[in-house]
Amino acid sequence: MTLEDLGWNDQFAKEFKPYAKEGLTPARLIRDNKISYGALMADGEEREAIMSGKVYHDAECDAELPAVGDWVALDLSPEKEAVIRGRLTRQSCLSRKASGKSTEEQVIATNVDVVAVVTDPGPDLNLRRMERYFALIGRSKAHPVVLVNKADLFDEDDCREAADAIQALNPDADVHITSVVEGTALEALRSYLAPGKSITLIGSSGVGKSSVANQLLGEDYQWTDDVNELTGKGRHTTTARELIVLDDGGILIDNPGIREVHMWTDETTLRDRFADISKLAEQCKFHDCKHGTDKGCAIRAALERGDLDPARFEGFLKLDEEIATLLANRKKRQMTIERRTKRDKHSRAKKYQLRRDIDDEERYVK
Ligand SMILES: Nc1nc2c(ncn2[C@@H]2O[C@H](COP(=O)(O)OP(=O)(O)OP(=O)(O)O)[C@@H](O)[C@H]2O)c(=O)[nH]1
Ligand SMILES: [Zn+2]
Repeated sequence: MTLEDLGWNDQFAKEFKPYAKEGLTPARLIRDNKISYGALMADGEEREAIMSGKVYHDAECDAELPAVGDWVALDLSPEKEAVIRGRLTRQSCLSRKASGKSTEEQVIATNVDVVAVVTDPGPDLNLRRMERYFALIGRSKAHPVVLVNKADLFDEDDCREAADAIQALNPDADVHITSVVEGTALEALRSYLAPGKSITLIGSSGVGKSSVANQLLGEDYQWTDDVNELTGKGRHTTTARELIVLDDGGILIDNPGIREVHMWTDETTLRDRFADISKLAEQCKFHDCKHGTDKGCAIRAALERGDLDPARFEGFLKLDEEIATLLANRKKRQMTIERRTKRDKHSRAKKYQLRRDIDDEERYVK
């Protein structure tokens, strides 16, 4: 394996020069163990690495901490854990704004070249959600690809129609009609997988992400363990690689954050869907207008003018209910995530304390 197989390029090389002078080694982070990271080097060897106190300190927010996909400068001199002395500028970054009031950015994976959204042309297809995905990918600077999958189960015309509608949302996206069982999904993805190119798959549950990933891996490779809803255990085990270099060239990235993309996308999508009606409601005469028989109702006026589709209005009235259902269904999952975030924060603090102790010791030695 070479650095290029791992995604190294001229830009990284240039930025790395000062680190090389210090005798540091380039490595790519392939897993996040919370206490430490897994770092892969050119020789294919993986080292456990921890952040230096400086890297931790220089990060102004969590998003600036090293993440899976990052290129880092490793100090290999410590016998046990290697030390991350610096992080190279991200050439792309898949991230989300954390839910709730927090506006903090949550990094999902970095230096991803292609994000492939998998959907089916039927029940899963939701153009609003697709817009959200495109927004996320656009922000990341990765190339957007869509697989309209399970084509073997649907009418050819329906597949075409779905693909056209998706394409209309984003002229930059490559939209493919595929089937995992017929091998065309694998074919489509392969066309993006040159050595060093990193790809990740997002989309709803059951659309075929794991199936096509397994075909890429050429075996039933277990990426991440299923999370146990009760204990929250099972993820971030040291065995779970989040970045895998494929035998035929190319890199597949998958981790719990990527797995969760569809969940928060769905909620935002739901709220977004009626943004125009919410705006209209602001023009109602009474702020507590029920949009029924109230005087001066802007929504009813729009309905009467034919500017507003009655079916959409019905949907708007059910929005709160729908969101409540969505949230209820997700509550268990959410609790697991929160628990994990708490645990992560604790680990980070511990990790930092650990580093500071080591740094202090080093200072005394000098
Ligand atoms: N007929 C047909 N079935 C497919 C295709 N792709 C996936 N499936 C089936 O759909 C089901 C779900 O596929 P998965 O690969 O587990 O879906 P996923 O997107 O990974 O789902 P999560 O792991 O829940 O996120 C499996 O039974 C697959 O065999 C396809 O192209 N055609
Ligand atoms: Zn009204």
